[in-house]
Amino acid sequence: MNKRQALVQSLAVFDARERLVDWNPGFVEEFADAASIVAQGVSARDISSACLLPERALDLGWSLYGAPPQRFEYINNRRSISVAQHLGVNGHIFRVAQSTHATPPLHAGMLDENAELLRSAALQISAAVLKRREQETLRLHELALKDGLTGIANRRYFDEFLDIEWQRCKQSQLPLSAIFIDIDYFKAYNDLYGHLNGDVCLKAIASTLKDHLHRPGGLVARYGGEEFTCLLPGADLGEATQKAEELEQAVRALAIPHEKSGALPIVTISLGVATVPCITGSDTSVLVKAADLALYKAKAAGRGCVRSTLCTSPC
Ligand SMILES: Nc1nc2c(ncn2[C@@H]2O[C@H](COP(=O)(O)OP(=O)(O)OP(=O)(O)O)[C@@H](O)[C@H]2O)c(=O)[nH]1
Repeated sequence: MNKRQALVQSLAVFDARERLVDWNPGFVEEFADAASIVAQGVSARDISSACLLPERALDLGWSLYGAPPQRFEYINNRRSISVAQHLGVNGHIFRVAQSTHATPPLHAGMLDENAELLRSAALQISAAVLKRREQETLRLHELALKDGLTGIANRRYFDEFLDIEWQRCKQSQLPLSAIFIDIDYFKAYNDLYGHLNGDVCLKAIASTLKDHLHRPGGLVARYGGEEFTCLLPGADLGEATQKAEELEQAVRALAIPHEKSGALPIVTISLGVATVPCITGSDTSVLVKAADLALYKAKAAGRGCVRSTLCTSPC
């Protein structure tokens, strides 16, 4: 144990609303009377009320009396404890308690040195706590936006992305294009080769689409089932149609056998492209509906092909 760890005997972090965010075993030990309620989100006031000893209630007194007090000392269980509280980023309050009895300062200079060490340890720990929580939030957010099977973005991500890009293209007066993609005769594929092979096929197509999108700011997502979608901010109808044709060829080049396909003896995709050349309104579903209709036309035209449409009415 290094000097800093030894100094910090009890550490707790409260958020700006004085709710417990993180704590160490020393904190649970120190507030043993309230140990059963120590949990994330519990207020300092509740912990304070659960304490039998008045000094402890005083210790968490900022929840009752406003701003955190300056460094102070109290005798608790015949131990002398020095408590320091610091305000950190986002209004977080770091409460650090140190037993002064166990390590009595030899002279005033040493007390100052300890105080500084204590403070920097608290800030370091609090920064680590915050970073860990931010990373966890980010990880959960990513998980919620990723398709579990293929690892590409899911429909929720696509919807969020569409909202953002719609606004961005509207402001910069850029066109916005979408490509809707559907695997042909995929039910027959599953029936013939089995659902697990169907999953392998979906993954192969997802990664091919992703690898071939090659467009800064573009997105490929799994829209649901055997449907995928691409969003191409800034692409006009010609560029988006060309990209759709490239994607169609790339999937064809995989040459995944499909003996029951009504198009070719390999897996093919149908693609519908739609472009809003100049966004004026706020209804993003216009683009989705138009791309879906173009996809329907590609299916009707025999599958394994691209159909495109320009959204001309104001949207
Ligand atoms: N293996 C597998 N199959 C899926 C998954 N999600 C959807 N499917 C299958 O995709 C098939 C889609 O079938 P349909 O909507 O009838 O379309 P299709 O057979 O591709 O026919 P067309 O689109 O008209 O060419 C269904 O059999 C679904 O079970 C999945 O995650 N894994």
